Amino acid sequence: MLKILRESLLNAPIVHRGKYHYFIHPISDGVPRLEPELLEEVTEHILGMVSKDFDKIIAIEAMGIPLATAISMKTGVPFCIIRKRQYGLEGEIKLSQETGYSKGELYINDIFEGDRVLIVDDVISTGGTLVALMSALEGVGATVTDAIVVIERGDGVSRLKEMGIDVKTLVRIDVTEKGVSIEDIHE
Ligand SMILES: O=P(O)(O)OC[C@H]1O[C@H](OP(=O)(O)OP(=O)(O)O)[C@H](O)[C@@H]1O
Ligand code: HPA
Repeated sequence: MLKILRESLLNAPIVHRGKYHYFIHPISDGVPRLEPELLEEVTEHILGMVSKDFDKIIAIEAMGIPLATAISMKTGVPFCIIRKRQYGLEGEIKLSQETGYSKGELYINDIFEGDRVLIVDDVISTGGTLVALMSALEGVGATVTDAIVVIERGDGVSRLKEMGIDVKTLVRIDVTEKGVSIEDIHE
């Protein structure tokens, strides 16, 4: 299972973003090209791991979007994108996002009290993005039915666990300047 994901990760090139070893992969970058077979493998696997009682899918710009699109088309549930752009609509919520290599703002629109949301994203690393998003959703009064991320590296998942938040992932990797190694993969 997850054969295409496994092999593509082992072949991922590494570049430096400051001190951060950044792997480049179709799921996390759209580079090299994202083959439909990989997207199908990953999204089918996600649907086997989450409960089905969500009424909105939330994706974080940019690389949560292909995952959310595929899941939306398979389930008939709409998706909302947490954008890096401000719209200024009433009720818009601003989040500060900090990752291992970047800082910026994210904006939530069209999520309300009582919504049951599935969060999907491509990578979790420091967990900074999901910590900020989860606390904003709690403030709104939305229920997160599952938070699922394809690729896990670093200590983000354990950081969220200490806060009482479970994040599911398909694969855990280690990244050095030599490349990616697989520490654990969901079967
Ligand atoms: O766990 P963290 O350290 O917060 O890192 C994870 C975030 O980093 C990436 O986002 P990025 O801003 O690079 O966006 P992209 O999807 O446009 O590549 C990824 O898509 C996550 O949202
Ligand atoms: O190393 C990475 N590669 C791609 N996307 C990412 N998002 C956080 N870390 C990474």
